[in-house]
Amino acid sequence: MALVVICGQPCSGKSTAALCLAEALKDSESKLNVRVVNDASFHLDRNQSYANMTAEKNLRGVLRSEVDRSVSKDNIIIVDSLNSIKGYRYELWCLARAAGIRYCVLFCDVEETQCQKWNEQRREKGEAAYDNAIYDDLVRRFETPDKRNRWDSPLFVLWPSRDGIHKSSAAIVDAISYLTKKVDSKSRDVKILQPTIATQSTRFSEANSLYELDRATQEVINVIVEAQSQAIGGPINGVSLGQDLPTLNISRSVGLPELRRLRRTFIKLTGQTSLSGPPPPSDAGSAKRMFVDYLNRELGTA
Ligand SMILES: Nc1ncnc2c1ncn2[C@@H]1O[C@H](COP(=O)(O)OP(=O)(O)OP(=O)(O)O)[C@@H](O)[C@H]1O
Repeated sequence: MALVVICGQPCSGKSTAALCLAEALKDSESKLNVRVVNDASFHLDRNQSYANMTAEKNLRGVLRSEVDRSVSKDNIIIVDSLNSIKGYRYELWCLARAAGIRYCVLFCDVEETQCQKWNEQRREKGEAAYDNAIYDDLVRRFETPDKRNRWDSPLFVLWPSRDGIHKSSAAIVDAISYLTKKVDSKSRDVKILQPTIATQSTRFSEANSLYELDRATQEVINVIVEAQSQAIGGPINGVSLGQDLPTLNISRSVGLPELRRLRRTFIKLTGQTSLSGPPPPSDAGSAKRMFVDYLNRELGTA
């Protein structure tokens, strides 16, 4: 039915918010089946889980697999973890899309100094707190959600230090309204994600590839638009996208709608070929190379 991604700085009230939302959803008239998936579900120690990149990747992998197994049209899964990397939130969004369910992000927006105080208080109470070095590193690497990104939208923002966290907090009320709203063909404000060929493909389940593909192809489109504006409608030849990448050679002026259409087709094709052919591009460089080759074939002079 839905996937809710909680995100925020370390010790910003995420678990409190997740619990509050889960209880409010269970209390709602719809008698919903709600489950919180968090680091504690796997009995993982927070300092060990974020001690180095390998441990952190493992934690994300374990959570992602659990979300993948759990999401369905009948339940609401709340992922309570830092979820601080936008590429990771994109992966979770892809899981929701593959399942054809609703998705939203609940962000605990707390100033770093306050989170630090709460972390200190935890330590003083003898509770498990983040070590200072790990805490600082996590704060530095936090990527604030941006509602303009599909994977950060809709975005509900809580301010735990200013307002506390209650069932009546505006963000909790708005999230519940979004998650429980009955949808019909006229509903425009609630988005049920639709699976695409790419998200159905098993080889594409490594959603990081999709993220790279999405971003890299968009960057290529941006370069073309910029180059075309400088060429004032003329052909663009030999436009470079960076070292070791083929150059763009486009024989005519191409509008944004056509470029978008080609990009969509390319992403679909890459998803389809990945079922039987070579794996999809797993890094930005190879994604760009494949897309430029495709565009030069479709729009070039050759
Ligand atoms: N609004 C608040 N007022 C006072 N203290 C709060 C508030 N929100 C959270 N805290 C305190 O902050 C600490 C962290 O809360 P919580 O476990 O919900 O955060 P978290 O973001 O899930 O932490 P972690 O990053 O470790 O998962 C708790 O000790 C809690 O008492």
